[in-house]
Amino acid sequence: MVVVVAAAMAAASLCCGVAAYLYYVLWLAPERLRAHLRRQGIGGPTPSFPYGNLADMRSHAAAAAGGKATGEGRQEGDIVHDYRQAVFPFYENWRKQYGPVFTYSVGNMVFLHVSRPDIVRELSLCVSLDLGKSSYMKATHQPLFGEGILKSNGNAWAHQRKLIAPEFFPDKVKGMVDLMVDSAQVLVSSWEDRIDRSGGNALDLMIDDDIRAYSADVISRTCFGSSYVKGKQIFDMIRELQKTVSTKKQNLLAEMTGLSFLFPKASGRAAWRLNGRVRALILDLVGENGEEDGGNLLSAMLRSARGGGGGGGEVAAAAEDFVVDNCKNIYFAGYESTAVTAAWCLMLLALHPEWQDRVRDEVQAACCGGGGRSPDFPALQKMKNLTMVIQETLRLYPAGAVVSRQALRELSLGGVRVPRGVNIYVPVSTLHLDAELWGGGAGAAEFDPARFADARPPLHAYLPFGAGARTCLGQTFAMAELKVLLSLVLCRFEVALSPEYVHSPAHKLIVEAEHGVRLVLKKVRSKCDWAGFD
Ligand code: HEM
Repeated sequence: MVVVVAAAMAAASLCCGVAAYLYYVLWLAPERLRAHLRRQGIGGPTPSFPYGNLADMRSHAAAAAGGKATGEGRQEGDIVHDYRQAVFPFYENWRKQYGPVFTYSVGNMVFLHVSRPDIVRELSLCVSLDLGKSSYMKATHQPLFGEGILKSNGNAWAHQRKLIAPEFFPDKVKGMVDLMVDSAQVLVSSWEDRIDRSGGNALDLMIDDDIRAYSADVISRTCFGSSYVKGKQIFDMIRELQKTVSTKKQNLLAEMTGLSFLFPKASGRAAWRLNGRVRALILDLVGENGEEDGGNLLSAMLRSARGGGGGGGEVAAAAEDFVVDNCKNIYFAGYESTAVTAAWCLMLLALHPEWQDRVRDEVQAACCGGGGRSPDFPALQKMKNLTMVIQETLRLYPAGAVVSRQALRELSLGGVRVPRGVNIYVPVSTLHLDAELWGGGAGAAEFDPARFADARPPLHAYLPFGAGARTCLGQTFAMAELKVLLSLVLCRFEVALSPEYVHSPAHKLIVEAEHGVRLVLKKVRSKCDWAGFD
Protein backbone atom coordinates (compact mmCIF):
# COMPACT_ATOMS: atom_id res chain seq x y z
CA MET A 1 0.00 0.00 0.00
CA VAL A 2 2.76 2.39 1.03
CA VAL A 3 4.60 1.55 -2.19
CA VAL A 4 1.51 2.29 -4.31
CA VAL A 5 0.94 5.64 -2.60
CA ALA A 6 4.61 6.57 -3.02
CA ALA A 7 4.47 5.61 -6.72
CA ALA A 8 1.28 7.65 -7.20
CA MET A 9 2.87 10.65 -5.49
CA ALA A 10 6.00 10.32 -7.62
CA ALA A 11 3.89 10.12 -10.77
CA ALA A 12 1.83 13.14 -9.68
CA SER A 13 4.91 15.22 -8.97
CA LEU A 14 6.43 14.18 -12.30
CA CYS A 15 3.24 15.31 -14.06
CA CYS A 16 3.29 18.61 -12.15
CA GLY A 17 6.95 19.09 -13.05
CA VAL A 18 6.31 18.43 -16.75
CA ALA A 19 3.25 20.73 -16.71
CA ALA A 20 5.24 23.51 -15.03
CA TYR A 21 8.08 23.06 -17.53
CA LEU A 22 5.67 23.16 -20.48
CA TYR A 23 3.91 26.23 -19.12
CA TYR A 24 7.26 27.96 -18.75
CA VAL A 25 8.70 27.13 -22.19
CA LEU A 26 5.45 27.44 -24.13
CA TRP A 27 4.04 30.57 -22.55
CA LEU A 28 5.96 32.29 -19.78
CA ALA A 29 9.33 32.58 -21.52
CA PRO A 30 7.97 33.89 -24.86
CA GLU A 31 5.53 36.17 -23.02
CA ARG A 32 8.48 37.83 -21.25
CA LEU A 33 10.11 38.54 -24.61
CA ARG A 34 6.87 39.92 -26.02
CA ALA A 35 6.35 42.11 -22.96
CA HIS A 36 9.89 43.48 -23.38
CA LEU A 37 9.03 44.49 -26.95
CA ARG A 38 5.56 45.81 -26.06
CA ARG A 39 7.09 48.14 -23.45
CA GLN A 40 9.02 49.77 -26.31
CA GLY A 41 5.75 50.40 -28.17
CA ILE A 42 6.17 47.52 -30.63
CA GLY A 43 2.79 46.08 -31.49
CA GLY A 44 1.61 42.96 -33.26
CA PRO A 45 -1.19 40.39 -33.45
CA THR A 46 -2.23 38.75 -30.18
CA PRO A 47 -0.81 35.23 -29.88
CA SER A 48 -2.81 32.32 -28.54
CA PHE A 49 -1.71 29.23 -26.65
CA PRO A 50 0.22 27.14 -27.72
CA TYR A 51 0.79 27.97 -31.39
CA GLY A 52 1.09 31.75 -31.18
CA ASN A 53 -0.11 33.34 -34.44
CA LEU A 54 0.07 30.25 -36.60
CA ALA A 55 -3.70 30.02 -37.02
CA ASP A 56 -3.84 33.71 -38.09
CA MET A 57 -1.12 33.07 -40.65
CA ARG A 58 -3.04 30.16 -42.08
CA SER A 59 -6.28 32.11 -42.27
CA HIS A 60 -4.57 35.07 -44.02
CA ALA A 61 -3.07 32.60 -46.50
CA ALA A 62 -6.40 30.88 -47.09
CA ALA A 63 -8.13 34.24 -47.62
CA ALA A 64 -5.46 35.32 -50.10
CA ALA A 65 -5.76 32.04 -52.01
CA GLY A 66 -9.59 32.22 -51.98
CA GLY A 67 -9.57 35.83 -53.17
CA LYS A 68 -7.05 34.96 -55.89
CA ALA A 69 -4.69 37.58 -54.57
CA THR A 70 -2.16 34.89 -55.37
CA GLY A 71 -0.52 36.67 -58.28
CA GLU A 72 -1.19 33.41 -60.05
CA GLY A 73 -2.71 33.13 -63.50
CA ARG A 74 -2.11 35.39 -66.41
CA GLN A 75 -4.05 37.88 -68.41
CA GLU A 76 -2.77 39.00 -71.78
CA GLY A 77 0.76 40.28 -71.26
CA ASP A 78 -0.06 41.17 -67.71
CA ILE A 79 2.21 39.51 -65.19
CA VAL A 80 2.28 41.04 -61.75
CA HIS A 81 5.77 40.96 -60.26
CA ASP A 82 4.75 42.14 -56.82
CA TYR A 83 3.92 38.79 -55.19
CA ARG A 84 4.03 40.00 -51.57
CA GLN A 85 0.30 39.88 -50.91
CA ALA A 86 0.07 36.53 -52.68
CA VAL A 87 2.93 34.71 -51.00
CA PHE A 88 3.16 36.43 -47.61
CA PRO A 89 -0.31 37.88 -46.99
CA PHE A 90 0.08 37.72 -43.19
CA TYR A 91 3.26 39.83 -43.22
CA GLU A 92 1.68 42.36 -45.58
CA ASN A 93 -1.53 42.67 -43.57
CA TRP A 94 0.31 42.99 -40.26
CA ARG A 95 2.77 45.51 -41.72
CA LYS A 96 -0.16 47.67 -42.85
CA GLN A 97 -1.78 47.35 -39.44
CA TYR A 98 1.22 47.68 -37.10
CA GLY A 99 3.86 49.47 -39.17
CA PRO A 100 7.36 48.50 -40.34
CA VAL A 101 8.40 46.98 -36.98
CA PHE A 102 6.06 44.47 -35.38
CA THR A 103 6.20 41.24 -33.44
CA TYR A 104 4.41 37.92 -33.90
CA SER A 105 4.93 34.39 -32.65
CA VAL A 106 5.02 30.92 -34.13
CA GLY A 107 4.55 28.56 -31.23
CA ASN A 108 6.87 29.85 -28.52
CA MET A 109 9.26 31.45 -31.01
CA VAL A 110 9.04 35.24 -30.96
CA PHE A 111 9.76 37.17 -34.14
CA LEU A 112 10.57 40.81 -34.73
CA HIS A 113 9.61 41.69 -38.29
CA VAL A 114 11.65 44.65 -39.47
CA SER A 115 11.43 46.65 -42.67
CA ARG A 116 12.43 50.05 -41.25
CA PRO A 117 15.42 51.20 -43.32
CA ASP A 118 17.53 52.52 -40.41
CA ILE A 119 17.28 49.22 -38.51
CA VAL A 120 18.01 47.19 -41.64
CA ARG A 121 21.02 49.38 -42.32
CA GLU A 122 22.34 48.85 -38.82
CA LEU A 123 21.80 45.11 -39.12
CA SER A 124 23.73 45.17 -42.42
CA LEU A 125 26.67 46.86 -40.72
CA CYS A 126 26.65 44.65 -37.62
CA VAL A 127 29.49 42.12 -37.50
CA SER A 128 29.02 41.01 -33.89
CA LEU A 129 28.85 37.27 -33.19
CA ASP A 130 25.92 38.11 -30.88
CA LEU A 131 23.78 38.36 -34.00
CA GLY A 132 23.54 34.76 -35.20
CA LYS A 133 21.42 32.71 -37.55
CA SER A 134 17.87 32.05 -36.43
CA SER A 135 17.35 28.71 -34.69
CA TYR A 136 13.75 28.53 -35.93
CA MET A 137 13.05 24.89 -36.88
CA LYS A 138 16.69 24.00 -36.26
CA ALA A 139 15.96 20.50 -34.97
CA THR A 140 13.62 19.74 -37.89
CA HIS A 141 16.18 21.02 -40.40
CA GLN A 142 19.09 19.25 -38.69
CA PRO A 143 19.30 16.36 -41.22
CA LEU A 144 19.61 18.92 -44.03
CA PHE A 145 22.04 21.41 -42.51
CA GLY A 146 23.76 19.65 -39.57
CA GLU A 147 26.31 21.95 -37.94
CA GLY A 148 27.56 23.36 -41.26
CA ILE A 149 28.18 27.00 -42.13
CA LEU A 150 24.59 27.94 -42.99
CA LYS A 151 23.09 27.47 -39.53
CA SER A 152 26.03 27.46 -37.14
CA ASN A 153 26.92 30.42 -34.93
CA GLY A 154 29.77 31.89 -32.90
CA ASN A 155 33.30 30.57 -33.27
CA ALA A 156 32.18 27.38 -35.05
CA TRP A 157 30.69 29.55 -37.81
CA ALA A 158 33.70 31.93 -37.92
CA HIS A 159 36.07 28.97 -38.40
CA GLN A 160 34.01 27.54 -41.27
CA ARG A 161 33.59 30.91 -42.95
CA LYS A 162 37.35 31.51 -42.82
CA LEU A 163 37.99 28.19 -44.46
CA ILE A 164 35.28 28.23 -47.14
CA ALA A 165 35.05 31.91 -48.18
CA PRO A 166 38.50 32.08 -49.89
CA GLU A 167 37.47 29.21 -52.16
CA PHE A 168 34.93 31.61 -53.71
CA PHE A 169 37.12 34.70 -54.01
CA PRO A 170 37.25 36.18 -57.55
CA ASP A 171 40.71 34.75 -58.32
CA LYS A 172 39.37 31.24 -57.62
CA VAL A 173 36.14 31.81 -59.55
CA LYS A 174 38.18 33.02 -62.52
CA GLY A 175 39.65 29.53 -62.82
CA MET A 176 36.22 27.87 -62.73
CA VAL A 177 34.65 29.63 -65.72
CA ASP A 178 35.79 27.03 -68.27
CA LEU A 179 34.12 24.28 -66.26
CA MET A 180 30.94 26.37 -66.10
CA VAL A 181 31.04 26.79 -69.89
CA ASP A 182 31.39 22.99 -70.29
CA SER A 183 28.29 22.44 -68.16
CA ALA A 184 26.30 25.11 -70.03
CA GLN A 185 27.22 23.59 -73.37
CA VAL A 186 25.72 20.29 -72.29
CA LEU A 187 22.47 22.12 -71.61
CA VAL A 188 22.25 24.21 -74.82
CA SER A 189 23.27 21.23 -76.96
CA SER A 190 20.52 19.12 -75.41
CA TRP A 191 17.96 21.85 -76.18
CA GLU A 192 19.25 22.11 -79.76
CA ASP A 193 19.01 18.34 -80.19
CA ARG A 194 15.45 18.37 -78.93
CA ILE A 195 14.49 21.11 -81.36
CA ASP A 196 16.15 19.21 -84.23
CA ARG A 197 14.42 16.00 -83.27
CA SER A 198 11.06 17.80 -83.17
CA GLY A 199 11.62 18.65 -86.83
CA GLY A 200 10.96 22.37 -86.36
CA ASN A 201 12.87 25.47 -85.41
CA ALA A 202 11.27 26.05 -82.02
CA LEU A 203 10.24 24.15 -78.92
CA ASP A 204 7.83 24.74 -76.05
CA LEU A 205 9.72 23.62 -72.95
CA MET A 206 9.60 23.58 -69.13
CA ILE A 207 13.12 24.73 -68.34
CA ASP A 208 13.41 24.27 -64.56
CA ASP A 209 14.76 20.74 -64.28
CA ASP A 210 17.33 21.29 -67.02
CA ILE A 211 18.59 24.41 -65.30
CA ARG A 212 18.76 22.61 -61.97
CA ALA A 213 20.85 19.91 -63.66
CA TYR A 214 23.19 22.64 -64.95
CA SER A 215 23.53 24.18 -61.51
CA ALA A 216 24.16 20.78 -59.93
CA ASP A 217 26.76 19.96 -62.55
CA VAL A 218 28.59 23.27 -62.03
CA ILE A 219 28.93 22.78 -58.28
CA SER A 220 29.85 19.11 -58.61
CA ARG A 221 32.64 19.87 -61.04
CA THR A 222 33.99 23.08 -59.57
CA CYS A 223 33.72 22.48 -55.83
CA PHE A 224 33.88 18.73 -55.49
CA GLY A 225 35.71 17.56 -58.62
CA SER A 226 33.01 14.92 -58.99
CA SER A 227 31.34 13.31 -61.93
CA TYR A 228 27.96 14.50 -63.12
CA VAL A 229 26.37 11.17 -62.21
CA LYS A 230 27.50 11.20 -58.59
CA GLY A 231 26.76 14.91 -58.21
CA LYS A 232 23.26 14.38 -59.57
CA GLN A 233 22.60 11.52 -57.14
CA ILE A 234 23.61 13.74 -54.23
CA PHE A 235 21.47 16.63 -55.47
CA ASP A 236 18.41 14.49 -56.05
CA MET A 237 18.67 13.23 -52.50
CA ILE A 238 19.27 16.67 -51.01
CA ARG A 239 16.21 17.95 -52.86
CA GLU A 240 14.16 15.09 -51.46
CA LEU A 241 15.58 15.84 -48.03
CA GLN A 242 14.63 19.52 -48.47
CA LYS A 243 11.05 18.54 -49.32
CA THR A 244 10.88 16.15 -46.38
CA VAL A 245 12.04 18.68 -43.82
CA SER A 246 9.90 21.51 -45.19
CA THR A 247 6.57 19.67 -45.07
CA LYS A 248 4.16 21.96 -43.28
CA LYS A 249 3.28 19.45 -40.57
CA GLN A 250 6.79 19.92 -39.26
CA ASN A 251 7.34 18.76 -35.75
CA LEU A 252 6.40 22.12 -34.29
CA LEU A 253 5.47 20.72 -30.88
CA ALA A 254 8.79 18.91 -30.68
CA GLU A 255 10.59 22.15 -31.61
CA MET A 256 8.59 24.17 -29.09
CA THR A 257 9.06 21.86 -26.14
CA GLY A 258 12.52 20.50 -26.93
CA LEU A 259 11.03 17.03 -26.23
CA SER A 260 11.56 15.59 -29.70
CA PHE A 261 11.57 12.00 -28.39
CA LEU A 262 7.86 12.43 -27.56
CA PHE A 263 6.95 13.31 -31.15
CA PRO A 264 8.63 10.77 -33.44
CA LYS A 265 6.97 11.73 -36.70
CA ALA A 266 7.35 9.67 -39.84
CA SER A 267 8.80 12.68 -41.71
CA GLY A 268 11.61 12.94 -39.13
CA ARG A 269 12.57 9.31 -39.53
CA ALA A 270 12.43 9.58 -43.32
CA ALA A 271 14.70 12.64 -43.20
CA TRP A 272 17.31 10.86 -41.09
CA ARG A 273 17.20 7.81 -43.38
CA LEU A 274 17.77 10.04 -46.41
CA ASN A 275 20.50 11.84 -44.53
CA GLY A 276 22.31 8.52 -44.01
CA ARG A 277 22.26 7.89 -47.78
CA VAL A 278 23.52 11.40 -48.63
CA ARG A 279 26.29 10.98 -46.07
CA ALA A 280 27.41 7.69 -47.61
CA LEU A 281 27.57 9.26 -51.08
CA ILE A 282 29.57 12.24 -49.84
CA LEU A 283 31.99 9.96 -48.00
CA ASP A 284 32.45 8.04 -51.26
CA LEU A 285 33.44 11.33 -52.87
CA VAL A 286 35.83 11.98 -50.00
CA GLY A 287 37.34 8.53 -50.59
CA GLU A 288 37.82 9.28 -54.29
CA ASN A 289 39.43 12.65 -53.58
CA GLY A 290 41.30 11.49 -50.50
CA GLU A 291 44.73 10.93 -51.95
CA GLU A 292 45.16 13.89 -54.24
CA ASP A 293 44.76 17.64 -53.84
CA GLY A 294 42.10 18.56 -56.40
CA GLY A 295 42.67 22.26 -55.69
CA ASN A 296 38.95 22.58 -54.96
CA LEU A 297 36.68 23.23 -51.99
CA LEU A 298 36.49 19.58 -51.02
CA SER A 299 40.30 19.33 -50.87
CA ALA A 300 40.45 22.47 -48.71
CA MET A 301 37.89 21.02 -46.29
CA LEU A 302 39.72 17.69 -46.12
CA ARG A 303 43.03 19.41 -45.44
CA SER A 304 41.47 21.37 -42.63
CA ALA A 305 39.69 18.33 -41.20
CA ARG A 306 42.89 16.27 -41.17
CA GLY A 307 44.87 19.11 -39.68
CA GLY A 308 42.20 19.22 -36.99
CA GLY A 309 43.23 15.89 -35.47
CA GLY A 310 42.38 12.96 -37.73
CA GLY A 311 45.33 10.74 -36.83
CA GLY A 312 47.53 9.27 -39.58
CA GLY A 313 45.68 11.04 -42.37
CA GLU A 314 42.39 9.46 -41.28
CA VAL A 315 39.43 11.74 -41.07
CA ALA A 316 38.22 11.42 -37.48
CA ALA A 317 34.51 11.15 -36.75
CA ALA A 318 34.02 14.82 -35.81
CA ALA A 319 36.09 15.92 -38.77
CA GLU A 320 34.01 13.62 -41.00
CA ASP A 321 30.86 15.38 -39.77
CA PHE A 322 32.48 18.71 -40.54
CA VAL A 323 33.16 17.71 -44.17
CA VAL A 324 29.80 16.01 -44.73
CA ASP A 325 27.76 18.85 -43.18
CA ASN A 326 29.56 21.53 -45.16
CA CYS A 327 29.31 19.61 -48.45
CA LYS A 328 25.54 19.39 -47.87
CA ASN A 329 25.43 23.11 -47.00
CA ILE A 330 27.28 24.15 -50.16
CA TYR A 331 25.19 21.87 -52.35
CA PHE A 332 22.05 23.33 -50.81
CA ALA A 333 23.15 26.99 -50.79
CA GLY A 334 24.63 27.02 -54.26
CA TYR A 335 22.29 24.87 -56.21
CA GLU A 336 18.67 25.85 -55.82
CA SER A 337 19.08 29.62 -55.46
CA THR A 338 21.16 29.95 -58.63
CA ALA A 339 18.91 27.66 -60.66
CA VAL A 340 15.76 29.47 -59.56
CA THR A 341 17.31 32.88 -60.30
CA ALA A 342 18.31 31.73 -63.80
CA ALA A 343 14.75 30.53 -64.46
CA TRP A 344 13.22 33.85 -63.31
CA CYS A 345 15.79 35.73 -65.38
CA LEU A 346 14.84 33.87 -68.56
CA MET A 347 11.16 34.43 -67.79
CA LEU A 348 11.78 38.19 -67.52
CA LEU A 349 13.90 38.28 -70.69
CA ALA A 350 11.13 36.41 -72.50
CA LEU A 351 8.71 39.13 -71.38
CA HIS A 352 11.12 41.89 -72.48
CA PRO A 353 12.51 41.16 -75.95
CA GLU A 354 14.17 44.58 -76.11
CA TRP A 355 16.44 43.63 -73.17
CA GLN A 356 16.96 40.19 -74.63
CA ASP A 357 18.28 41.71 -77.89
CA ARG A 358 20.44 44.16 -76.01
CA VAL A 359 22.05 41.40 -73.92
CA ARG A 360 22.48 39.12 -76.95
CA ASP A 361 24.31 41.91 -78.85
CA GLU A 362 26.50 42.57 -75.85
CA VAL A 363 27.42 38.89 -75.40
CA GLN A 364 28.23 38.52 -79.07
CA ALA A 365 30.39 41.63 -78.98
CA ALA A 366 32.24 40.50 -75.83
CA CYS A 367 32.90 36.92 -76.93
CA CYS A 368 32.35 36.44 -80.61
CA GLY A 369 33.69 39.72 -81.93
CA GLY A 370 37.12 38.85 -80.58
CA GLY A 371 37.75 35.86 -82.82
CA GLY A 372 35.17 33.42 -81.50
CA ARG A 373 36.25 33.07 -77.87
CA SER A 374 34.07 31.31 -75.36
CA PRO A 375 33.25 33.63 -72.44
CA ASP A 376 36.04 33.97 -69.90
CA PHE A 377 36.06 35.87 -66.60
CA PRO A 378 37.15 39.26 -68.06
CA ALA A 379 34.53 38.95 -70.84
CA LEU A 380 31.84 38.19 -68.24
CA GLN A 381 32.86 41.28 -66.28
CA LYS A 382 32.41 43.44 -69.37
CA MET A 383 28.77 42.40 -69.81
CA LYS A 384 27.13 45.40 -68.14
CA ASN A 385 23.63 44.90 -69.55
CA LEU A 386 23.60 41.26 -68.50
CA THR A 387 24.78 42.26 -65.01
CA MET A 388 21.94 44.79 -64.75
CA VAL A 389 19.37 42.24 -65.94
CA ILE A 390 20.51 39.76 -63.27
CA GLN A 391 20.51 42.48 -60.58
CA GLU A 392 16.97 43.47 -61.55
CA THR A 393 15.85 39.82 -61.53
CA LEU A 394 17.27 39.45 -58.01
CA ARG A 395 15.39 42.60 -56.96
CA LEU A 396 12.02 41.38 -58.24
CA TYR A 397 12.51 37.69 -57.43
CA PRO A 398 15.08 37.38 -54.62
CA ALA A 399 15.60 33.69 -53.88
CA GLY A 400 15.96 34.37 -50.14
CA ALA A 401 12.61 35.79 -49.06
CA VAL A 402 13.83 36.86 -45.63
CA VAL A 403 17.14 37.64 -44.04
CA SER A 404 16.86 35.93 -40.68
CA ARG A 405 18.87 36.44 -37.52
CA GLN A 406 18.59 35.69 -33.83
CA ALA A 407 19.76 37.83 -30.94
CA LEU A 408 22.14 35.49 -29.09
CA ARG A 409 22.53 38.20 -26.42
CA GLU A 410 20.43 41.30 -25.81
CA LEU A 411 21.43 43.92 -28.36
CA SER A 412 20.30 47.25 -29.72
CA LEU A 413 19.40 47.88 -33.35
CA GLY A 414 18.22 51.28 -34.56
CA GLY A 415 17.26 52.20 -31.00
CA VAL A 416 15.21 49.00 -30.48
CA ARG A 417 16.44 46.80 -27.62
CA VAL A 418 16.15 43.25 -28.85
CA PRO A 419 16.11 40.70 -26.01
CA ARG A 420 18.12 37.48 -26.23
CA GLY A 421 16.29 34.75 -28.11
CA VAL A 422 14.18 36.97 -30.38
CA ASN A 423 14.29 36.09 -34.09
CA ILE A 424 14.70 39.06 -36.41
CA TYR A 425 13.16 38.72 -39.86
CA VAL A 426 13.86 41.25 -42.61
CA PRO A 427 11.41 40.76 -45.50
CA VAL A 428 13.60 41.22 -48.56
CA SER A 429 10.89 41.78 -51.17
CA THR A 430 9.19 44.43 -49.00
CA LEU A 431 12.38 46.49 -49.25
CA HIS A 432 13.00 45.58 -52.89
CA LEU A 433 9.55 46.82 -53.88
CA ASP A 434 9.36 49.85 -51.63
CA ALA A 435 8.03 52.67 -53.79
CA GLU A 436 9.98 55.33 -51.88
CA LEU A 437 13.28 53.49 -52.10
CA TRP A 438 12.85 52.50 -55.75
CA GLY A 439 11.60 55.57 -57.50
CA GLY A 440 7.98 56.00 -56.48
CA GLY A 441 4.67 55.01 -58.00
CA ALA A 442 4.16 51.71 -59.76
CA GLY A 443 7.74 51.88 -61.01
CA ALA A 444 9.09 49.77 -58.18
CA ALA A 445 7.21 46.68 -59.37
CA GLU A 446 8.29 47.06 -62.98
CA PHE A 447 11.19 45.35 -64.71
CA ASP A 448 13.70 48.08 -65.48
CA PRO A 449 17.35 46.93 -65.38
CA ALA A 450 18.48 50.46 -66.28
CA ARG A 451 17.87 51.49 -62.66
CA PHE A 452 21.19 49.76 -61.88
CA ALA A 453 23.10 51.65 -64.59
CA ASP A 454 24.57 54.44 -62.52
CA ALA A 455 24.21 53.98 -58.84
CA ARG A 456 24.65 51.25 -56.28
CA PRO A 457 21.45 50.94 -54.28
CA PRO A 458 21.78 51.79 -50.58
CA LEU A 459 22.55 48.91 -48.17
CA HIS A 460 19.05 48.79 -46.72
CA ALA A 461 17.24 48.78 -50.06
CA TYR A 462 18.82 45.82 -51.82
CA LEU A 463 19.64 42.53 -50.05
CA PRO A 464 19.44 39.63 -52.54
CA PHE A 465 22.61 38.15 -51.08
CA GLY A 466 21.74 38.97 -47.48
CA ALA A 467 23.40 41.36 -45.10
CA GLY A 468 26.44 41.98 -42.93
CA ALA A 469 28.89 39.32 -41.80
CA ARG A 470 26.63 36.47 -42.95
CA THR A 471 26.25 37.77 -46.49
CA CYS A 472 26.36 35.12 -49.23
CA LEU A 473 29.94 34.00 -49.81
CA GLY A 474 29.09 32.50 -53.20
CA GLN A 475 27.93 35.70 -54.91
CA THR A 476 30.85 36.11 -57.33
CA PHE A 477 30.55 32.43 -58.20
CA ALA A 478 26.77 32.74 -58.64
CA MET A 479 27.05 35.81 -60.89
CA ALA A 480 29.65 34.05 -63.08
CA GLU A 481 27.53 30.90 -63.26
CA LEU A 482 24.42 32.88 -64.22
CA LYS A 483 26.26 34.93 -66.82
CA VAL A 484 27.81 31.87 -68.46
CA LEU A 485 24.44 30.15 -68.72
CA LEU A 486 22.53 33.19 -69.96
CA SER A 487 25.16 34.18 -72.50
CA LEU A 488 25.25 30.70 -74.03
CA VAL A 489 21.46 30.43 -74.08
CA LEU A 490 20.94 33.86 -75.63
CA CYS A 491 23.60 33.28 -78.29
CA ARG A 492 21.76 30.18 -79.47
CA PHE A 493 18.08 30.92 -78.81
CA GLU A 494 15.40 33.55 -78.78
CA VAL A 495 13.16 33.00 -75.80
CA ALA A 496 9.44 33.83 -75.53
CA LEU A 497 6.88 32.96 -72.88
CA SER A 498 4.89 29.85 -73.68
CA PRO A 499 1.11 30.32 -73.91
CA GLU A 500 1.03 27.55 -71.27
CA TYR A 501 3.05 29.56 -68.73
CA VAL A 502 1.23 30.23 -65.47
CA HIS A 503 2.81 32.88 -63.26
CA SER A 504 2.95 31.27 -59.84
CA PRO A 505 5.57 32.47 -57.34
CA ALA A 506 5.45 30.29 -54.22
CA HIS A 507 7.59 30.03 -51.10
CA LYS A 508 9.32 26.66 -50.56
CA LEU A 509 12.29 27.72 -48.43
CA ILE A 510 13.02 29.94 -51.46
CA VAL A 511 10.61 31.76 -53.79
CA GLU A 512 10.25 29.72 -56.96
CA ALA A 513 7.71 29.27 -59.77
CA GLU A 514 5.25 26.73 -58.39
CA HIS A 515 4.17 25.55 -61.85
CA GLY A 516 7.61 25.96 -63.38
CA VAL A 517 8.86 28.35 -66.08
CA ARG A 518 7.67 27.39 -69.53
CA LEU A 519 9.27 29.02 -72.55
CA VAL A 520 9.28 28.76 -76.32
CA LEU A 521 12.89 28.45 -77.51
CA LYS A 522 13.63 29.36 -81.08
CA LYS A 523 17.03 28.72 -82.62
CA VAL A 524 18.87 31.82 -83.79
CA ARG A 525 21.89 31.87 -86.00
CA SER A 526 24.73 32.80 -83.73
CA LYS A 527 27.72 34.88 -84.65
CA CYS A 528 29.64 32.89 -82.03
CA ASP A 529 31.65 29.95 -83.31
CA TRP A 530 33.21 28.93 -80.03
CA ALA A 531 33.23 25.43 -78.68
CA GLY A 532 32.07 23.53 -81.68
CA PHE A 533 29.18 25.77 -82.71
CA ASP A 534 28.83 26.71 -86.34
C1 HEM B 1 21.73 33.67 -57.18
C2 HEM B 1 22.29 32.83 -56.35
C3 HEM B 1 22.37 33.00 -54.86
C4 HEM B 1 21.59 33.76 -54.02
C5 HEM B 1 20.42 34.67 -54.39
C6 HEM B 1 22.10 33.57 -52.68
C7 HEM B 1 21.58 34.19 -51.56
C8 HEM B 1 22.05 33.96 -50.29
C9 HEM B 1 21.47 34.56 -49.10
C10 HEM B 1 20.27 35.50 -49.09
C11 HEM B 1 22.18 34.12 -48.04
C12 HEM B 1 21.93 34.46 -46.58
C13 HEM B 1 22.68 35.71 -46.24
C14 HEM B 1 22.30 36.33 -44.92
O1 HEM B 1 21.68 35.68 -44.09
O2 HEM B 1 22.63 37.50 -44.72
C15 HEM B 1 23.22 33.26 -48.54
C16 HEM B 1 24.15 32.64 -47.75
C17 HEM B 1 25.08 31.76 -48.23
N1 HEM B 1 25.29 31.42 -49.55
FE1 HEM B 1 24.32 32.12 -51.15
N2 HEM B 1 23.14 32.69 -52.73
C18 HEM B 1 23.34 32.32 -54.03
C19 HEM B 1 24.30 31.46 -54.50
C20 HEM B 1 25.25 30.83 -53.74
C21 HEM B 1 26.28 29.95 -54.24
C22 HEM B 1 26.48 29.61 -55.72
C23 HEM B 1 26.99 29.51 -53.17
C24 HEM B 1 28.16 28.57 -53.12
C25 HEM B 1 28.50 27.73 -54.06
C26 HEM B 1 26.41 30.11 -51.99
C27 HEM B 1 26.85 29.90 -50.71
C28 HEM B 1 26.32 30.51 -49.59
C29 HEM B 1 26.78 30.24 -48.23
C30 HEM B 1 27.89 29.24 -47.83
C31 HEM B 1 26.02 31.03 -47.39
C32 HEM B 1 26.12 31.12 -45.86
C33 HEM B 1 27.06 32.25 -45.48
C34 HEM B 1 27.24 32.38 -43.98
O3 HEM B 1 26.30 32.12 -43.22
O4 HEM B 1 28.34 32.76 -43.57
N3 HEM B 1 25.36 30.91 -52.37
N4 HEM B 1 23.11 33.17 -49.91
